[in-house]
Amino acid sequence: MKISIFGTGYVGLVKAAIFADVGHLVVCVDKNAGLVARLQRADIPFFEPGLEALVRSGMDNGLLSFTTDTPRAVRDSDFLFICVSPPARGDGSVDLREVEQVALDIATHMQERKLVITASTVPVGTTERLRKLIRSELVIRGSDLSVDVACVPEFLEEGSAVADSQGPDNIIIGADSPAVLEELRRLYQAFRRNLDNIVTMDARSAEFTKFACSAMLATRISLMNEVSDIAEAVGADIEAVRHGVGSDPRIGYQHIYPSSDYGGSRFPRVVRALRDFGREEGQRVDILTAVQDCNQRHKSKLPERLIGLFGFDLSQKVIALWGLSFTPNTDDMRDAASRYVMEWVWSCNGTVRAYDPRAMKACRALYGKRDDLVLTLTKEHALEGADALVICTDWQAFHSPDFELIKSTMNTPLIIDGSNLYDPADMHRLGISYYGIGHGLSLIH
Ligand SMILES: NC(=O)c1ccc[n+]([C@@H]2O[C@H](COP(=O)([O-])OP(=O)(O)OC[C@H]3O[C@@H](n4cnc5c(N)ncnc54)[C@H](O)[C@@H]3O)[C@@H](O)[C@H]2O)c1
Ligand SMILES: O=c1ccn([C@@H]2O[C@H](COP(=O)(O)OP(=O)(O)O[C@H]3O[C@H](CO)[C@@H](O)[C@H](O)[C@H]3O)[C@@H](O)[C@H]2O)c(=O)[nH]1
Repeated sequence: MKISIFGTGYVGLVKAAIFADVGHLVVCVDKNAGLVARLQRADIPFFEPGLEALVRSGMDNGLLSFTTDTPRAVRDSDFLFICVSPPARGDGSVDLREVEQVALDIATHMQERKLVITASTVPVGTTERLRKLIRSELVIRGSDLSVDVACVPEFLEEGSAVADSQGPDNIIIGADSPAVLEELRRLYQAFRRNLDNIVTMDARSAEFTKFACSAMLATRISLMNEVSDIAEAVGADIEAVRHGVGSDPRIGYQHIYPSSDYGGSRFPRVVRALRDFGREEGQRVDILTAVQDCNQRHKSKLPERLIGLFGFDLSQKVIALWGLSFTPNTDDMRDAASRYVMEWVWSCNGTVRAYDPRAMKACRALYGKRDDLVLTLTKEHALEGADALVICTDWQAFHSPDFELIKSTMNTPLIIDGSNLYDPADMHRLGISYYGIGHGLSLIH
């Protein structure tokens, strides 16, 4: 089938690559000409496991191409996915202008019936609004072409986006006609591991499901983070508690890992947006408000531990930091815990020595060259002369370090672990002062 994808960010590029991989003919359009030029050379602008190989093979097979030529992309496709990222306005509300611009571009250039699909996370009613927008533009053109607009919200996680998209647990399809639902079922045929993984509903409900799902996951994390504080105070071990809680099949293990806070570009925005939609409709949003406040409060959790140990003057201190990305297996640093830690250390005149398996370039692009930031080639180099090691991301590479080397390389063997990678009892035995999240009695001086 012939597909065009508008917006070649995390969602658009992954979608394009996996559709091309199963044999569909895919053309990607982005308004960023520099980005398109890079993609035409198979130069992928961000790290996502498995993506580069898939993009290269799609291009080699002649099934995947990149262009800024919108008329051609509209003409050459039957299924048109909108994957642009609507920016947030200053007040946090969603700015739909880019999404609407794509819809207008489609209306301007279409010469036959099209099926437009919104994969961007958009407020309830957007699919309907886009349908009206395209129809009115067609009327202005004096055209009686028909168009359908459906919503297939995206549920991938950065770091496992390719695998998530190739074998999705579910595919939510929101469309207001049985014929369109059937077309989309056929399009997704290759990804239906069993007949039950497609969930169909009307477009408004599909749009809303995306917000409800993300809010639910964010709430689980926040609840776990608050429970961790209590565990710490009463002397319980949150890791044992997590295993116990997760073993209840009604709860399960997903998204109950305690952390300093949830970050990334999505959960914080989605929780806030859903709260605002509720407020606008005159509904009470007590839980969403609490989740947002709780997450904001927890951002200072790792810096507070440093304050507790060193006070506010870090001018003679070096803080080693492992993990810059907001989650493992990505180089995305949007709203990452590491940023709060680094910016706090700098505000107290301290120096950061940081290492991340993938996000070093992203970090340099964000903060530039500065004397109080040393990006090291290995995680071991980051430890040199350090007074504390702060772990911000749960990368596999940090799970089994050489603890003797940690002890001999650091000024003082002290670990503040925002990902709960190690056992406090082991650390005690090794003579390393250790603070994890929600480990009662785990900070041993
Ligand atoms: N990243 C995720 O993990 C994730 C997961 C699920 C859903 N989503 C949602 O998917 C959407 C896209 O997210 P993303 O992370 O891929 O965004 P992104 O910022 O990585 O990429 C968006 C791309 O769209 C392009 N673009 C903007 N306006 C355009 C236009 N008018 N025409 C053509 N291209 C245009 C931009 O240049 C950019 O390359 C968002 O609504 C997001 O909320 C993202
Ligand atoms: O048990 C957990 C799981 C995650 N996190 C944190 O939560 C944030 C988000 O992590 P994750 O869910 O892994 O990444 P995202 O790429 O933001 O994906 C989320 O947001 C996407 C966009 O809404 C959805 O598509 C995904 O289903 C949803 O998991 C990160 O800071 C994680 O460290 C925790 O603290 N504890």
